[in-house]
Amino acid sequence: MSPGKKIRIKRLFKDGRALIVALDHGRRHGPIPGIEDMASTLEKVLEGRPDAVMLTPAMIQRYHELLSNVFVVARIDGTGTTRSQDETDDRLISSVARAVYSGADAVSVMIYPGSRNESMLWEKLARVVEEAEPLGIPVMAEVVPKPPVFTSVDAEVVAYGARIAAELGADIVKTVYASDFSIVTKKTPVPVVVLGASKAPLSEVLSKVEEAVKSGAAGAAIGRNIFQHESPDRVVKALMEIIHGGASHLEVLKKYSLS
Ligand SMILES: O=C(CO)COP(=O)(O)O
Repeated sequence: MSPGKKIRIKRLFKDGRALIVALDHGRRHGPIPGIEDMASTLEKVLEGRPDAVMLTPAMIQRYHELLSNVFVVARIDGTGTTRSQDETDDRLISSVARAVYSGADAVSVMIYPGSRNESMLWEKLARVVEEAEPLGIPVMAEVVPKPPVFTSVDAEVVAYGARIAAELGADIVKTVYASDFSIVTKKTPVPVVVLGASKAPLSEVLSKVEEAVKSGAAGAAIGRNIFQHESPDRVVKALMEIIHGGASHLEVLKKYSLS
């Protein structure tokens, strides 16, 4: 691995773990609640001092003045939207070089194993890995198994996709949580972070992250359950204590008066 990648991965996973706040939803969902005004959302999220945020390159450029003290992941695909005919047809919206020009410290692309577009998506990952290598930029693969092949998801299915992503050169895998998650972390030779989901009771989200970390996950990438909460900064602080301090979800719910 290049020194650049090594340095950047260590900056993200300082103690081996990280919380990435995902704020890239606009490119797929449009202006959903919580991200209508990105500057104020970013300010609230950053008050909690997360390890990283994730945005599209164009949004990094627009809001760069707020981003000098946080690791920035660029989401560099996004042609598959929630209203497009096939959201798994998710192609690049930026080169790695343009993401770096914008201020990115790492890049991320989506993979939907089992979908009709699977081959195109794996090729996208391989090409991004190739472009990122000489720039020393880590690549995160977001692996979300989908029909028609995967109509349900368990740890073996998640491990299948996560392992292929690592074999193709992903430096970090972001994927869905499944029970027995240690099956995924043991079979994937790179850090694995769990992704969030649509808004759910906070105790469920925090307990999922607690379980994932206990099963060897290197942290989490959470969006809506942070920025759609009335106090994003307190949710970030609670997640940081679970991820870095080994706190339980019950402890942090009480400590930060969260519900
Ligand atoms: O990483 C994510 C989107 O890029 C996760 O976001 P959610 O937590 O809102 O599902």
